[in-house]
Amino acid sequence: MALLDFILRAGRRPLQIMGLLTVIAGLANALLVVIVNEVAQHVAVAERPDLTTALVFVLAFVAYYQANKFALLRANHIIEVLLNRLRLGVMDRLRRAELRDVDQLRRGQLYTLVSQETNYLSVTFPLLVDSFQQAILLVISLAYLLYLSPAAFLVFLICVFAGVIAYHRINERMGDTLRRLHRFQARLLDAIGDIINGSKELRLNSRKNESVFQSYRKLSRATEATLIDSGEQWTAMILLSSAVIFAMLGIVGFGFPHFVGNHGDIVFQLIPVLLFCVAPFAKIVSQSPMFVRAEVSLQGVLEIERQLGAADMLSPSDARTAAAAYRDFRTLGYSALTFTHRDATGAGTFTLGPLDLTVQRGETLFLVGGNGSGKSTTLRLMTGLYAPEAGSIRVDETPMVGRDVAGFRELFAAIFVDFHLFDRLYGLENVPAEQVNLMIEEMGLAGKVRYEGGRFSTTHLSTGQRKRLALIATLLEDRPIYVFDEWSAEQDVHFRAYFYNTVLKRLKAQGKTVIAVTHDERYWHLADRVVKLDLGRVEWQRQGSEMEAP
Ligand SMILES: Nc1ncnc2c1ncn2[C@@H]1O[C@H](COP(=O)(O)OP(=O)(O)OP(=O)(O)O)[C@@H](O)[C@H]1O
Repeated sequence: MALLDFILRAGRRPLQIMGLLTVIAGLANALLVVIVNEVAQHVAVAERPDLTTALVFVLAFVAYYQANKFALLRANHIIEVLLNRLRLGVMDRLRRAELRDVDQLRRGQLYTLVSQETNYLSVTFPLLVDSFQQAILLVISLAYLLYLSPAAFLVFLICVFAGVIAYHRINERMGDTLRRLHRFQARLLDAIGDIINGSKELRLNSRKNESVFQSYRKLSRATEATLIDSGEQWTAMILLSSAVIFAMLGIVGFGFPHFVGNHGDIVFQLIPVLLFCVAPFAKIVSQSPMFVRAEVSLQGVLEIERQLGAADMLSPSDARTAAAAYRDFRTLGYSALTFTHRDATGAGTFTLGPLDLTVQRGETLFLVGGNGSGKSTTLRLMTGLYAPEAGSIRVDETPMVGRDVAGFRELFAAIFVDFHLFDRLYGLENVPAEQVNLMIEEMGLAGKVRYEGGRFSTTHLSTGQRKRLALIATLLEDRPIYVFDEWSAEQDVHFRAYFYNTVLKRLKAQGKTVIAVTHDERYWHLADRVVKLDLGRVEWQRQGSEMEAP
């Protein structure tokens, strides 16, 4: 059971303390029940309860209250620590996992499980502790029942056994319903993302707008229907526990006086004890759907953890240390690299390679080719972001395998086509603001954005301007190799020229290696080498000097 395994992660000692407190609370609770029962019997025959009993009652209550309070507070603490560890663990794996695994994750699913469902687990755990306490009460009440009447005990067991079989069936259906609910909720979040991210397109096209909303409505209805199903299953569980309870009381109350010897006299004693057995039983049953949901949620989060793999990933600090060994590289060798993009069924949709390339330190290499020729995929392979299916990457003579790749990636600073602009210079916190603001000015962004308080005042800029900000962040990274994927595509003539004539030349002068995907033919002569790709293979390679300058 995932929930149990998860809770065991808290470690033996905290769980032992919490378990002990829960047992004390359960015992004190049972004692309270016994005292009340005794007092009721005395009162029934016109005897007044004595002071000692009242004192024991108060002491039992204090013990119950304190133990229960500390057990629940500890439970709360334990679950929050565990959940925080789980959330951090998932995000840690996410940041370290292979890009391909991350690409395959559904965002909606990730958001639902990591934020919504972990909250759910946090609410459920104290209830689990309460149910454990109720189970102790139930065991003690049952022992008392067995002492009073083995026949009534047997009736209880038979009724509960029948109830458990029916409960199990409802429980299985509920598990399926909740798994379905997760899927719908994840798709619903994806659909919300579509409506938010596609707001421009939807406002320009009412037919598309209607159709997207229609599909959202369908999902929302399916979610509603699934929630109703789960509510119905919950109701069935609660009704089932009522049916079991009343069947039991009916048999003991009406049947025993007629058919079971001597029981006529003690039925008045049995009924309250049965009711005491029934109360924790009913509570456990009514809370159990929440445990099913918590179990399903947890299984979902653990599945994401599993999908992200990451068993053999290097920590970022180890990666930085590993990178030091390659910083003085002379050549990067890529030989016979292949990589295949696959669809959801695993069928290959595009194969790149075999790709053979050698890049010299300080070289400026332009990758060119038509749309879909595999330039961006090549960059991801060359930077170690995609693991090649065959072939090898070497830094000088050292092959990059397994954990070496994390260190290898540290050689690169990149701006990909689908780059993300962080509003802070993460990892560059010590760079003086004046230096950043000077670069902002040089990029023609003064008056639009400022770097202050460790962050850019805004990132709501045009795509070209955002790329210029990304360029600042990338240049500040000061890595030996710079990778640009169509950086200049959204720049005007001035910044296009600035990129090729100033930025790339400056990088060259600093001895940096540059690998840039470009469609700007008029600047190809500035490269040391131009590599043309077609259908995932190198079509030709030429010296930049062979290219015609405009
Ligand atoms: N994440 C992905 N999953 C599946 N297929 C992909 C993925 N990324 C790219 N492809 C496919 O791989 C092929 C090469 O894409 P890639 O982006 O490498 O080409 P490109 O030369 O950079 O194209 P462009 O100039 O249009 O950016 C395309 O057919 C594309 O559909």
